[in-house]
Parts: sequence; structure tokens; C-alpha cells
Amino acid sequence: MIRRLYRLWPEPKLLARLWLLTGAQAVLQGLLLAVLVPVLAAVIRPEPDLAAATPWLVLGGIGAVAYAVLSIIATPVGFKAAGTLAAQLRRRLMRHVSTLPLGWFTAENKARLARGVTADVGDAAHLAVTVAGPAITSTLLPATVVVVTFTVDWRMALLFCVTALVAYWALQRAARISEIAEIELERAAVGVAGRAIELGQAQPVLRAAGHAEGTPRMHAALEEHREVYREGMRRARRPFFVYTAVIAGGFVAALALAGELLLSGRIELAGAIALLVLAARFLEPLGNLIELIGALRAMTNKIGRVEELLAAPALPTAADPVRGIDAADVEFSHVSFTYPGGDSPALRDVSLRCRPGTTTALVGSSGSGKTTVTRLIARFFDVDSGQVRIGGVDVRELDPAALLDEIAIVFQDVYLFDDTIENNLRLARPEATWDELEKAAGAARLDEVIERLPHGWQTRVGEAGAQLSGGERQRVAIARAILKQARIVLVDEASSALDPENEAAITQAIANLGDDPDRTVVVIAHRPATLAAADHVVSLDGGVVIESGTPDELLRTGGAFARLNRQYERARHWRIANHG
Ligand SMILES: Nc1ncnc2c1ncn2[C@@H]1O[C@H](COP(=O)(O)OP(=O)(O)OP(=O)(O)O)[C@@H](O)[C@H]1O
Repeated sequence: MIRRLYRLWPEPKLLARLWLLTGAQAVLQGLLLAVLVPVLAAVIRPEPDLAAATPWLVLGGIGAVAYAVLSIIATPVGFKAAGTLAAQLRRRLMRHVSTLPLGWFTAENKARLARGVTADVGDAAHLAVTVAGPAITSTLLPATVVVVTFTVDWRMALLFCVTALVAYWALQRAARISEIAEIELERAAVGVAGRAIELGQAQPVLRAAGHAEGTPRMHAALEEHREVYREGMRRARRPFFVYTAVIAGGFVAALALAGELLLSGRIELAGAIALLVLAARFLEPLGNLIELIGALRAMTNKIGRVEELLAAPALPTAADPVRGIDAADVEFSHVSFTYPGGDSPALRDVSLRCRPGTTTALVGSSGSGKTTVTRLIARFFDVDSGQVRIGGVDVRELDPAALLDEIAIVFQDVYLFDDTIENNLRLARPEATWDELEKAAGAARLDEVIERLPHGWQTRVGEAGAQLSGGERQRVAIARAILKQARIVLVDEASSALDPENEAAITQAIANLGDDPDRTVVVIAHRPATLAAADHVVSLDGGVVIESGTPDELLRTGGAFARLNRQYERARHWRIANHG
């Protein structure tokens, strides 16, 4: 465990210092007990010999001062450690996450990351201080006491060793049993939660049937879960009792042994008292270990989750990556790709080319592979076979930062920060001048939105941009792409219905993006106007390119694109007729 914690932390010095201080305190505590033996021997006798006790008392005093100094040093280290350790581990996690392929960021992984960065890291750091420290004390102090006891009476020391072995066995058993109990409890808790949801969801039906508090079957199921819970709790309690009994048994045995040694005259009264004091100091911290076992397991689980996040494989980088490209040509050459865990290829033998100064529209039914094409351009994932080249360079050979510098992505659902419009745009290029900001806003047709807003550029857009409509948020994203001067812009056009003003503005903004002769625009198109304005159309079906050419050419051929275009048109007229 200690080794795992040590490996986990990027700068383990603080952790090492903390544990060393804790360990030193524990050993010192044990050694101070050694001083007690000659002092008791000098004092507890018919004629106490204070002179013999004095040097030991002085030594004990020095030890006590050293202990106090260690405590004074250790306390602020401990206070500071949890916060510093959490910050260090968070930084390590964030650094690692920034090297992961964007494809890793699924909803599930994002939730794991959020939990990892907030709860798990914080709790693991807190536990590393509040649990690992006492666990070290509870192990090192008894170990030192055993060594000290050997200098007093080897029989008692052996008894301590046997007690420690039995306690270790009981502790292992307790850990195993409570782990199983915890798994069952977790399962029971999930089951109960499931039934509670069921109860909530089925309320209308249950109320109509006069069973608002659940059917007898539901009650029986809840009762069954309660029983599992009770049984789990009972089983988890048993090993705790066993452990406590081992410790208590150890003390009774120590008492009996000390009594026997005293009565048989093999030790003096002072020795017997010293042995009992040692027994108490040996058993008390050992007994505390059982209290720590639950927290130690919780720490193991949390550490396991953080380790899992850190084990996610980073994007492989070339030994000598290319740091820049000349032109923003995008080219797919016989690309095939299956998503991790997917059972069939999302793209098969796809070849296409998008040139600077042009707009390529990707079309096809849902699941045909349009989004996958854009994800592979931005290297969210690496291809299984074939090549994705940008400016003639395989994206795997490009420096990941340089690649992302060239690309701007306009998602369907644009995320904005709860900040002003200006700051949301500046995210793309913090040093942009006002002139550049205004030009970008104009080209993205965002200027007219800003004019309407109560505080213009300084209007806050609310949590996730909630103050703006979906179409307006897309205009912000397009303005960001322009401001970033990205030479490749990937747009996933909003597929949901937009009001006519937003629809026209976005079509215009996408067209404006394509006006730059150095820029390559790839758009997942859902609107006839965008399709008509595209220079090139690539039509996909089942992960395969089924046709490509200019919109006019494809319309004339009367193939899949022409059919899709007719569908889009029909849907548009239907919408207009319904709105009108
Ligand atoms: N993250 C993923 N993991 C596994 N399979 C995926 C993933 N994303 C997409 N797929 C699968 O890959 C195939 C292509 O999906 P893709 O999202 O590229 O299609 P699309 O044409 O963009 O569809 P839509 O218009 O609905 O967004 C589909 O079969 C889809 O189920």
C-alpha cells in the first residue's frame, strides 16, 4: 500500500517526509518505554535508589523533548500535506489527461474523470495523511515495543510476537470478509435504489390501482434487500469482534505470564510492572489497526480508480514529430477504422481529399460515418489502416499540439463558459485585437447577436451558454474558429430545427469560413443551403464513400445525394409550412 501511494504521487518527497516523521515518532515512543524499565527497577524496591534512576530520567527527558520537537515539526507538515498532495496528484492527472486521445472523452470517462479529479484525489490525499500515518504508528510502535521487551524478558517478547502473528491473521481475515460484505452491501444498495426508482416511476399505475406505497411484491423485494443488508452488516461485524478478542486475549496472556514470572521469582515486581506497561503500549496501537482497516480499504479503492485513469494510454507520439505544415490539405487514403469496443468498422477503405479554399460537405444517413471522418482528422482516434494526412503529413507524425493549433471544431452542441462573449471568443486567441474580434464576429454573423444583447460584448452568456440559443452558440463557435485563424475547420451543422434567421446566418457564416483561400472547411451538412454552397460533396453509407463530386454533378447523377437532398428539402418545406 505504502509503495502504491509512493508510486502514485509525482513528487513523493512530502509524503516521504510525513511518513518518516510519523515513523520516527512511533519508534521514539517505543524507545522511551525502554527508559521506564531501569527507572522502575531503581524506584520500586524496599529502598528506592534515586541516584540510579536519575541518568535514565534525564535520558527520558531528552527523549520527551525530541518527541515534542518531532511533533512540532510534523503537525504543520500533516496539516499542509493533504492539500498539497491533492494538488500534486490533480496536476499529474490533468497532465496525463491532456495527452489522451480526444476519443477517450466519452460521457462515461468524463464522469470518471470528474469523480477522479474531485472526490477520489482529494479523499486519497486526505486518507494518505489521516490513515496512512496512524497505520504506520500502529505498526512501528508495537514493533519497537517488541524489540524493547526482548531486553527485559524474552518470554514476554515471544508472547508479543505470537499475539502479533495471530492479530495479523485476524486482520487479513477481517479485511477479506469485510471486502466481501462490502461488495454484497453495494449490490444490495444498488438493488434497493433500483426498486426505489421503480416505485417512483410506477407511481401513476400504482396510485390508479390503490397501491401508492408499492405492491406486496415490491415490499417483499425490499424486505429481501434489507435482509441482505442486515446479514452483510452482521458478517462485517464478526471479524471485528474476533480481532478485538485476539487483542484482549493477548493482554490476558501477558497478565498471566507476568504474574507467573513474578510468583516464580524469575522477575522482580518492578520488572512485572514494566512488562505490563509494555504490554499495554504494544496492544493498544495494534488494536487500533482494525479501526483503520475500513478507511485503508476505502483508500485502496480510491487509489485504484486514480491509477486506472493514469493507466489510460496516451496518444502515441512520433519520436521526431513534424511541428508544422505548409498547406491545410486533408487527405484520407484507404482509411479503415473500428471504434474501441465496436463490433463493425465505422469507416471502410475511405479515400477522399479536401483542398484549402474549399468547403467539403459530408452527407449520409445517421451512423454512416460522417462524424468519424471529422474525428479522425482531429486525431481523436488513430486509424486501424490507411492514412489521414494533413498538408501531406500523416497526422500520427504531427506534433499533437501543432495539429490542434491548425484545427477548430464547431460542434452541434457548442459549450460556452459562463463568462462574457468577449472572453468566450478570446479563448481562441487571448491576444487578439479589437479589430480582429470584431471582424471575426462579423464574419460569423455574431455581430448582430451582440448588438441585441443588453451589455453587448460584455454580456455574460450564463452557465454553458444558456443565455444564447443553439444557433447563436454555433455562431460564437464559428467566430472562435475564425479568430483562431485555424486553417482547418470542422463543422457539425445543427441538425435540429433553427429559426429562419439563425439558419440563414449560420449558412452564411459557414460560407464565410470557406472564403479564406488557405482554409479547408469540412462540414457535416444537414441543410440544403449548406449543401448547395459546398464545393465538394462526399456521400457516405455504412462507413463507405458511395459517391463524391460537386453538388451539381451529384444532383444530375440522381444517386443517394440527390435523394437525400430531396428529403432535406421536403423536411424544410414541412417545417416552414408548420411554422407558417
Ligand atoms: N464512440 C463510439 N464508440 C463506438 N461506436 C461508435 C462511436 N461513435 C460512433 N460509433 C459508431 O460508428 C458508426 C459511425 O458513426 P458516426 O457517428 O460517424 O455516424 P454519423 O454519420 O456521424 O451519424 P449521425 O448523423 O447520427 O451523427 C455508427 O455505427 C456508430 O454507431
